[in-house]
Amino acid sequence: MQKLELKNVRKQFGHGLNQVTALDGIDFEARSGELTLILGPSGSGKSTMLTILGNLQKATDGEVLLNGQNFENLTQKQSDDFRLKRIGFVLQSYNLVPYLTVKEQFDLVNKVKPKGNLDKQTFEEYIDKLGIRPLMNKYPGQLSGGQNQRVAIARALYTNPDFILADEPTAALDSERVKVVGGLFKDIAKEQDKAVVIVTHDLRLKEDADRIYHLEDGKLSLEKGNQN
Ligand SMILES: Nc1ncnc2c1ncn2[C@@H]1O[C@H](COP(=O)(O)OP(=O)(O)OP(=O)(O)O)[C@@H](O)[C@H]1O
Repeated sequence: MQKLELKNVRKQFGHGLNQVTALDGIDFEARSGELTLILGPSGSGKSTMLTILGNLQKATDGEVLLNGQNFENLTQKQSDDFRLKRIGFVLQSYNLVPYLTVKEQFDLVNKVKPKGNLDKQTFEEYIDKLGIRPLMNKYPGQLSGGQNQRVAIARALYTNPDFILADEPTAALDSERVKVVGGLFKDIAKEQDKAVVIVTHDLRLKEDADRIYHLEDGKLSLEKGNQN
């Protein structure tokens, strides 16, 4: 059982009159085997929460724990390894390398992380589910927003991470694709025992979620499932 926790996490940006409290005392647990949805309006702190959870930025106060171990106690190498090997990020900006084809995006992952990536059969299965096989020789600049989004999802899954953290992964997708992508995330949580956390405005994903939270004004409330 893999667990990523936020304990009483606060995040503030700026100072004085310009100070913004993006997260205001968040308690949260991402657990293997579950798909968790965090819904909230624009500016409610969703991306901030996800990036703190994935160790991309630090909290102002509070603790982030990986299987009970505080991030603060990780060495730089452990911290980098955690991000590379244990986390799959789907970021809003897709973060694909513009001068590499879709196929080369995966080749690059293999260079940076040669071991532990998806086996060929599972990779092929995801490629087909996400409908990106015909795009393999194209560059990100030649793809639509939805196509880039599906490639970014495949790339995040490719490293076979324990935690999949996705920021608005369906924003550019039509309803049919949302069903497929929601179903894929759900299957990955259930069948492969991964912890999937999705922050989104997209209510179409609700049916796939084990737990649903709302984030508003930096505070989290539970709509469905168990807090602990
Ligand atoms: N680097 C930053 N510097 C200053 N303020 C920031 C920074 N990042 C986020 N904020 C502020 O923190 C608050 C929460 O932002 P965040 O991006 O986490 O919200 P969000 O719910 O993800 O919004 P969206 O759905 O529009 O992406 C906002 O008021 C935002 O302006």
